[in-house]
Amino acid sequence: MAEWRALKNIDPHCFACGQGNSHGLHMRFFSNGERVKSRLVIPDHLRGWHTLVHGGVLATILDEAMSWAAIHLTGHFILTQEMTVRFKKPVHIGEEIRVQSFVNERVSPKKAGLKAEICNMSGDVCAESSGLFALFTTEDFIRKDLVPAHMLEAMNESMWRSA
Ligand SMILES: CCCCC/C=C\C/C=C\C/C=C\C/C=C\CCCC(=O)SCCNC(=O)CCNC(=O)[C@H](O)C(C)(C)COP(=O)(O)OP(=O)(O)OC[C@H]1O[C@@H](n2cnc3c(N)ncnc32)[C@H](O)[C@@H]1OP(=O)(O)O
Repeated sequence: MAEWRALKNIDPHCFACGQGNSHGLHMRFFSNGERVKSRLVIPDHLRGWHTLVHGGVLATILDEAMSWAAIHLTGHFILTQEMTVRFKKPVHIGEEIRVQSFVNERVSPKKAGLKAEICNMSGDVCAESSGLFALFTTEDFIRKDLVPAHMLEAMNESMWRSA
């Protein structure tokens, strides 16, 4: 299996992966060409019940991991179309967790099915997700007018490569 390489990120503002977002999760991603992974500790301000991490935060982490896998492993820009999450075990604030994601199924030229799971340091699966992702060419994504073309071009130059 290929070695894990850090993936480049050109957007400092994203709530999940932006390294400059002071309220965010600061996720960094690595790929071995088949899977994408990250690890993190959830900051204190994102708690739900007492020391429990909020389920919506875990859903964000799973969405982000599937999104990076969809982008990096298919070479397309993406939008999350739908996702389901199963919360299996509690995750606590301050506990290190690991997330991995992969392309489960190429549904059609413009759609892919992704999966992700969050594990605790004992290796227990705490949450898992499946998602359907719309895949866009650069030209089609520019036409959607959601992200400035210069950001997409910068991403095209760096995102598919390692940091
Ligand atoms: C994502 C890249 C961001 C790049 C930013 C740059 C730098 C940042 C750096 C790093 C970032 C790294 C990772 C990004 C991380 C996370 C991303 C988070 C992902 C999200 O959290 S994302 C927010 C939530 N999610 C949405 O906000 C989706 C809203 N929902 C829709 O937008 C639709 O539901 C859709 C498209 C999903 C399914 O749409 P559908 O299949 O039901 O089709 P529908 O009939 O509705 O199509 C309508 C028109 O879109 C055209 N169209 C559809 N699919 C197409 C395709 N694949 N290629 C070309 N054209 C397509 C049709 O042709 C038609 O066009 P027309 O109107 O002209 O006929």
